[in-house]
Amino acid sequence: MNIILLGYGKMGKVLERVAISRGHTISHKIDLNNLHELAGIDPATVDAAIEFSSPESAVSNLTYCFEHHIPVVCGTTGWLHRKQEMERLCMQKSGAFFYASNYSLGVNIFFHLNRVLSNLMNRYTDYEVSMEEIHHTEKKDAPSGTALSLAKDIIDSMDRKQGWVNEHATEPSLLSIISLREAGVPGTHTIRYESKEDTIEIKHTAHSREGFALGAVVAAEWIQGKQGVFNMQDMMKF
Ligand SMILES: NC(=O)C1=CN([C@@H]2O[C@H](COP(=O)(O)OP(=O)(O)OC[C@H]3O[C@@H](n4cnc5c(N)ncnc54)[C@H](OP(=O)(O)O)[C@@H]3O)[C@@H](O)[C@H]2O)C=CC1
Ligand SMILES: O=C(O)C1=N[C@H](C(=O)O)C[C@H](O)C1
Repeated sequence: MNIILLGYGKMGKVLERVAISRGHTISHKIDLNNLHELAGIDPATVDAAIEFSSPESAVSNLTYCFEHHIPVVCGTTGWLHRKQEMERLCMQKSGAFFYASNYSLGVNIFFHLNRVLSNLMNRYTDYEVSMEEIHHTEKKDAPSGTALSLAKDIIDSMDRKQGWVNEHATEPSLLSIISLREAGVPGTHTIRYESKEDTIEIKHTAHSREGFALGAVVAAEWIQGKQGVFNMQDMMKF
């Protein structure tokens, strides 16, 4: 495949390495300082765009892809209040749009575990549920996109939770999400159920960015020839 990278920061560099190792070519690496190069790209020569940029850039990059009929895999977090708008634009332009808040296989298994556990814990009302996420200090958004996906599944399955706050909750109907920032941490998410008697914890620790990049490149391969809006559950079939 011929791939363009929209965003060439920490993830862009790992994506480049993983894509090349799987036999793909990176024809353009677009960053804030060479955005003007987008205008010179012939869309007919591009099989997919992989978009890992910033919360402020995702919408314009996705719009560019839909307008130019380039299938796009997006991993940028912190812009999801506009996701439905982008899904509508994709459908209107008969495009292909793949989005995941986390592309790693391990986190997607963890998402499944979280759904099973939160469904089970719904009936054990003595347990208080909370979440903690730790990321590197350059991260722009909080809570992480992964934490928001986990929180949605908890809130959907637990009658005693109606929303979340990015601090220690004082209101029992709100889920606490604590965001910590520590140098060099690729991404750690912990969900904790605590009662007076004991604590149950599930935790995912990313050791590097390789897993995120591999999932995104595989998604770009998978989306070829497809039209519509897709996510990891579509690709992984669970
Ligand atoms: N879904 C997933 O699995 C994962 C998602 N992410 C998400 O991906 C995003 C990027 O992460 P990361 O690589 O660590 O961040 P970085 O800040 O290291 O890289 C982002 C890059 O995008 C560039 N950029 C800014 N605006 C534009 C634009 N309009 N077009 C193209 N490029 C632009 C930035 O340039 P400049 O430096 O000049 O501003 C920067 O080089 C974040 O939102 C993060 O949360 C990260 C890991 C996994
Ligand atoms: O910014 C990051 O680095 C990451 N962002 C994603 C998120 O917000 O969940 C995925 C991963 O945790 C790394």
